[in-house]
Amino acid sequence: MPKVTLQKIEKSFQARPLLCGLNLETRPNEYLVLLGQSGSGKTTTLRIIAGLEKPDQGGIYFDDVDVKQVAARHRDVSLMFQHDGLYPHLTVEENLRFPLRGKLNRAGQLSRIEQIAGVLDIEPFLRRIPERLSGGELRRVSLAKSVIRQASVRLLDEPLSALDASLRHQFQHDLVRIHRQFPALTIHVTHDGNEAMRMGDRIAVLDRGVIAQIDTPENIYWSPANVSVAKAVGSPPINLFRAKQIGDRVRFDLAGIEPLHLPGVKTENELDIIVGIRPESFQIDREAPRTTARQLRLTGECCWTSVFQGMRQMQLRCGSQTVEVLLDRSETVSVGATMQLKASGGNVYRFEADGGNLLDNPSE
Ligand SMILES: Nc1ncnc2c1ncn2[C@@H]1O[C@H](COP(=O)(O)OP(=O)(O)OP(=O)(O)O)[C@@H](O)[C@H]1O
Repeated sequence: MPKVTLQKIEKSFQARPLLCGLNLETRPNEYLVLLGQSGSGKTTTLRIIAGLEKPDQGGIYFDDVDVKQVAARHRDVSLMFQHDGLYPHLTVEENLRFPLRGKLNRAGQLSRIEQIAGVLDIEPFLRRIPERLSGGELRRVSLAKSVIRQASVRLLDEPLSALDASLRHQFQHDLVRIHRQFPALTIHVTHDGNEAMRMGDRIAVLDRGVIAQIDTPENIYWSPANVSVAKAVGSPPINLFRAKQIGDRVRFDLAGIEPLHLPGVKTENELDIIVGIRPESFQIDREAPRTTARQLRLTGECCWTSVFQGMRQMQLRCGSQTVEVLLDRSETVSVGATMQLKASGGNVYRFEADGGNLLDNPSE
């Protein structure tokens, strides 16, 4: 199974740069999620890999073979589109036979359809036309169609979008099952950070025309390379505060957060920084006033609370900013109460205010 390498890809539409020297190197057979905001160029990147779009500059390699001049139909790539991509006048079975024409004889085609239909549970509607299928059934058929040719590179464009929660959950399992039973390099495009965290062996975050970071979900979450990556995953999102680093002291622009000592970043002059704290890194601070300033301490008013995935979720009004907090479910909090929270200095990220790159990695 090939790995795909994109080298310094440039692509503009109507003189507006979209991909700006994008580099990407996959691993063979991995399930890679390409994560980026709407309009960041995810579909364009898939289309460039598939051969449906030409880059203005840059190289495309399958293993070490330059495929830039290879036509889409010769690239051994399948693409599952955002829309279902099925022919409306053909039955499901006829739709599934379509990609196999000229590749397998009739008996081979039927046996392959039977195999995939079994895995994806679509045998009951092989004789129906797409119009007679529900949204979830259509999605499974569409996945079957993209898998049936058993291409070595499988591209999935927002495969879980527009499905309700339970269907999405079910279809997620279908995608994982298909990946295990019919291994191929899979590139799954989404703008949803949670989906990326659940699905990917690795996640590549596309931001401002380049891959800002490619790594395991865990490293993307806990060791983000910059502010954009930190914001791309996590629900509720990471909290970001403007601050200044002077020596090893951090002073916040927000009145509700006390200054703290954070060594590790050397500055002679005052440095504008952005401090990031994940919502789950906070705890309620019930201790007596501290003697050391190595913990971040924040005071605010609880303005909203609910239960989120079994945890106590809360929003704290802190000066002009709303702080997202996830606490243990045993914590009781009431709206309107003034609360003091703490977070270990080891869970505090510091990013450059200018450019957003990570300045140091928290140690805990
Ligand atoms: N053929 C084209 N001609 C002109 N502009 C295009 C073309 N294809 C894409 N674009 C523009 O490029 C930008 C990125 O599009 P693309 O579909 O690659 O983004 P995306 O990250 O997949 O977005 P979404 O998540 O909304 O699908 C958009 O502004 C889109 O309008």
